Amino acid sequence: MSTLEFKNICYAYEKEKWILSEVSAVLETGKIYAVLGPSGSGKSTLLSLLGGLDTPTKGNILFNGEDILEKGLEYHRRNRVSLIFQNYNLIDYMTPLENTALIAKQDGMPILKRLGLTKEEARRNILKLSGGQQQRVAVARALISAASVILADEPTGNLDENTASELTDILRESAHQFGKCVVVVTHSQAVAEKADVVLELKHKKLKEREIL
Ligand SMILES: Nc1ncnc2c1ncn2[C@@H]1O[C@H](COP(=O)(O)OP(=O)(O)OP(=O)(O)O)[C@@H](O)[C@H]1O
Repeated sequence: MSTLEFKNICYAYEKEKWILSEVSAVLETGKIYAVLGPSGSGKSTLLSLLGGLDTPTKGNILFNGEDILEKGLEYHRRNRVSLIFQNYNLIDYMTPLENTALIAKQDGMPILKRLGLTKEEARRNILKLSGGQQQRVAVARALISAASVILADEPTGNLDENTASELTDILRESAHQFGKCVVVVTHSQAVAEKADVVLELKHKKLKEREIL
């Protein structure tokens, strides 16, 4: 089991204007976490810190007990985390299959198919796919990567209810069957209900919500 831990993180984009204050948690592989909270509460900010896109103003982020700064943020980003962000970070002059091929040698078609793309869509240029289809390619890319942590920012945001529910089931499966640590920032109660742990960001603090 691997862990991604953050300890007493504080973060401000501008001097002394704190977005996060003394935020801590331990995230484990094999589990799916939902991070909820009002708009502007700092959820995406927290995700970018966990993904090594930025460093906390104060506090530490540890992977298996070692500060991620020890091996460096680039190492962290390349080897341990896979990001599904709102702009999808896809290479838009390539096809879905070419995008998954950049991440792993294995054939991307089974996972793209599982996520509802046809063979024809998998061979179409990214820009000729709908927003929801692009989102599913971004998820396929994360699932195919060897990284043990998947960080997803509103992965169901562009999807209808059924597709959103299927995608959440796939993320859950990635945690429970494939041992990933999945962290999903969401406004969706339906996604939160499928998470093992629900964390709520409010007033710069993170609290674990009890699951009934
Ligand atoms: N690059 C930036 N520079 C300055 N302030 C920023 C920057 N990025 C975000 N912020 C501010 O930081 C706060 C937290 O933003 P963040 O995107 O983390 O919130 P969020 O909880 O993910 O919001 P949402 O649910 O609306 O996506 C907001 O007040 C936002 O305006």
